[in-house]
Amino acid sequence: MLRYFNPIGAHRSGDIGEDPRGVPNNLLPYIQHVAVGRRPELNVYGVDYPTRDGTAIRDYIHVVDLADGHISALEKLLSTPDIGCVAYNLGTGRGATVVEVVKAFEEASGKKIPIKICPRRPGDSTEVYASTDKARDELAWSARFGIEDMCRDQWNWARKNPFGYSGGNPEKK
Ligand SMILES: O=c1ccn([C@@H]2O[C@H](COP(=O)(O)OP(=O)(O)O[C@H]3O[C@H](CO)[C@@H](O)[C@H](O)[C@H]3O)[C@@H](O)[C@H]2O)c(=O)[nH]1
Repeated sequence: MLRYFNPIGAHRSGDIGEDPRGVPNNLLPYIQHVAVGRRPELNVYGVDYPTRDGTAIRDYIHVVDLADGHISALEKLLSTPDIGCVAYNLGTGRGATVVEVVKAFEEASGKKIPIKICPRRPGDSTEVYASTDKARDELAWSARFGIEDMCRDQWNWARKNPFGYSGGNPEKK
């Protein structure tokens, strides 16, 4: 069983990435839409969390690291008879705040991401990050990429495909 933390980023080529339908729910797809001009600003849900800058913390992991984690898990599965069901965390073990992610994306893209401060989103946790020891020790897998790499690759995908796989603007009638 693989527990995903917050997968973001895109393939290095910029040809494979996330393309949610409608209004994105997740942070990075939303930032991406703002960066390419599809939405005017990012709603930041909560600036009163007990964290270093008041915004919530998540463990963002590069989607390519996540894919590599699957390969390591399959190797483990195939080489371990009767392994049964074992849970592994696929995360980096490091958390970033919403503000830190916005800044990293602005650096990577050279675009300003206007923000609007909003109340907390119901159900959101203050801080979520992985314990990574078990995956490192038993799968010989650890995440390699940092938040800068994730934002660089996500921006490369976004600037090459501002309207995702459709090519055109799906919101334009
Ligand atoms: O437009 C946005 C979107 C997100 N956030 C914040 O950014 C952080 C990350 O949000 P998101 O990308 O939605 O990830 P999670 O909050 O970790 O939510 C994931 O994990 C939840 C369970 O923990 C699931 O319920 C969700 O479906 C899944 O997306 C959170 O603090 C959000 O409040 C914003 O400020 N603005």
